[in-house]
Formats: sequence, structure tokens, C-alpha cells
Amino acid sequence: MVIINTTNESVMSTLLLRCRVAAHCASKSVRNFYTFKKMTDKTLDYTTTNGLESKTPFLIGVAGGTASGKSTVCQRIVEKLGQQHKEQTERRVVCISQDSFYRTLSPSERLRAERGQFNFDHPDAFDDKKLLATLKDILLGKKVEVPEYDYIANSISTNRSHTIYPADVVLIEGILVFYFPEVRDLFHMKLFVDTDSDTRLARRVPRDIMERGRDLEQVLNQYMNFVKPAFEEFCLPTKKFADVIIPRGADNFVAIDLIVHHIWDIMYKKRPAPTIKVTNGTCKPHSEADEAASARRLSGSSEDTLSR
Ligand SMILES: Nc1ncnc2c1ncn2[C@@H]1O[C@H](COP(=O)(O)OP(=O)(O)O)[C@@H](O)[C@H]1O
Ligand SMILES: O=c1ccn([C@@H]2O[C@H](COP(=O)(O)O)[C@@H](O)[C@H]2O)c(=O)[nH]1
Repeated sequence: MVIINTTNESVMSTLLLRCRVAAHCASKSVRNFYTFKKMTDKTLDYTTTNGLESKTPFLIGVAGGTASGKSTVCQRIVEKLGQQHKEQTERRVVCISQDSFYRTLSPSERLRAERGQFNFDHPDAFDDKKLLATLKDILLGKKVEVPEYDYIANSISTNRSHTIYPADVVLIEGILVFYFPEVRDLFHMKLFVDTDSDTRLARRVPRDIMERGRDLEQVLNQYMNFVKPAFEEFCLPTKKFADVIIPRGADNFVAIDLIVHHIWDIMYKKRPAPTIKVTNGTCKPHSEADEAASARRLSGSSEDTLSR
């Protein structure tokens, strides 16, 4: 099942069209409809010659609970667009984690974090101003430096960072990427990875023990005291802002294919990419369609959902 929210009409109409075409192809036994055309060096020249108005990247927010598969979904999208083996400087699709925007903790908060008593799932744990400024720079086509997050030290790494070069598509994933209104309004497309909480906990426990240096008791305490209540209070209510909800995360091949096709259309169709004008430090959608979508978003008409 793919759940499509009616918030963003351009996303919705493309996806609905694809659903119809896919159904038609299936009924006619047409094969390989979803065989995705990988980017080639020839098509890589395209943006320089297709008359795009600007190099404003297409910004995609990917939200969802902890261990829902946000990073894995982003990874699949990058792979399907044939970008995973490209040099950083050559990549046309790049991913950033919201974890790189955790704020610096005070000494007492640091002590609490070491004991598993700091709430990393609360919006206050993030430096949303820095996240906003970075995304605005990305939309202006600037090169930005994004630090790596060190989950063992519970802080941003001081010596490891990634240079994000101007790209066509930028994915930013994190538990609260739709929480901050100014950040949320910058996204051209919003995805919510909707994986059930038992599955998420079953994934988080081994991941935190094996990759994030925690013990079982600490992981379960943190989950019960902070992660689960904060998910319900801050993350889950942002699902209504999503244009596309992806049940089962990376296992949902159909949803990922539809999204990849949509991104592919954005990147290669001969029409201007959605552009963002930055005036007085505020980013505004450029096209009339985007403005209309934005107005609908602000008027809160995002509750209707279609499903199949
Ligand atoms: N569809 C899936 N099936 C099995 N394991 C998965 C799946 N998606 C993610 N995982 C595993 O679950 C853990 C969390 O996934 P990840 O993509 O990092 O989630 P998030 O970014 O939402 O925290 C990782 O260990 C990942 O390998
Ligand atoms: O120092 C930290 C920082 C974050 N966390 C936990 O990480 C998840 C968010 O990352 P996901 O990849 O989306 O799971 C969040 O639930 C925090 O609890 C942490 O444990 N320690």
C-alpha cells in the first residue's frame, strides 16, 4: 500500500499517473516498467543544456521514527539513481542526516547523556537554526560542510565532516525534520517512513549495542523513558505533513520505485526545476504551482489521504 497525501499536487498527480500506468502495464503483462534507467555520463550533461532556471536542488525531507529505515530508504534512492559509486564531487543526489545538527551539550547535559539520561528525541536537543541556515545555503547552490555525528561520544565529531557539493537532489533524513515549521517549509517533497514500533525497537536494540556502544539495559531504559514518548509527542504528529507515506520502509519496493521515478522526472524532464528565491533571508517557492501548494500546506488541508 502506498499512501499519498494530497498536500503537494505535483507530487500526487505524478504518483497517481504512475499508479494508473503501472496498473495498465500489469494488465497488459508489460514487463520491466519499473526497470529504472540508470544515469549515464551522457545524461549527466543534461542540466547544463536543458535551460533549467537555476541549480536550485530539489530538497527532500525524510522523516520517521528511530530505526524506521530512513537512512536505508535514502540509500536505496541513491542506488536506484546510480549515484552510490560516484565521487562526492560528482554526485547529483546526496544525503544528509539531521543527527549532524544535534546541538552542543553543556557539561551537566553531557554527564546525563553518558548515563543514558539525556533526551535526544526532544526538539530542544537539535540546533534547528543551524539546520535551517545549512539548508538555505544548499538551496542557494552553496557548498556546505556537515559534521559527522559520533554516537559513542554523544556529540558532533570535531574532526570528521562531509563536504556537500551542489547537487540536483538533496535528501535530509531525521526523526524531526518536519517538526520545525521553517525547515519543513523548505522541502519540495516530504516522505514519512512508517514502520511499526515493534519492528523499530527490534532493529534499534542490536544497532545501538553493536554500532553505538550501548548495553541492553541502557538501550531499553532510553527507549522507554525518552524515545517512545518523544516519538508519540513530536515525531508521529508530523506524519500529516508528508506528501508520501512509505509503509514498511525499504521493504516497500513499489513506493521507492514511484519516488525514484518522480525524482528522475524532476532531474531530467525539460521543465524548470522548482526554484527557491531567497529574499531577506527567507526562502520562497518560485513557481505558481509551488506557491499554490505552499498555500494549501499553510491552510492545513493536508489531512485527506488516498490509499491503494
Ligand atoms: N527493511 C529492512 N529490513 C531489515 N533491516 C532493516 C531494514 N531497514 C533498515 N534495517 C536495519 O535497521 C536498522 C535501522 O535502519 P536505518 O535505515 O538506519 O533506520 P533510521 O535511519 O530510520 O534510524 C539498521 O541496522 C538497518 O540495517
Ligand atoms: O547521542 C545520541 C544521539 C542520538 N541518539 C538517538 O538516535 C536516534 C536518532 O537516530 P535514528 O538513526 O533516526 O535512530 C534518536 O532516537 C536518539 O535517541 C542517541 O541515542 N544518542
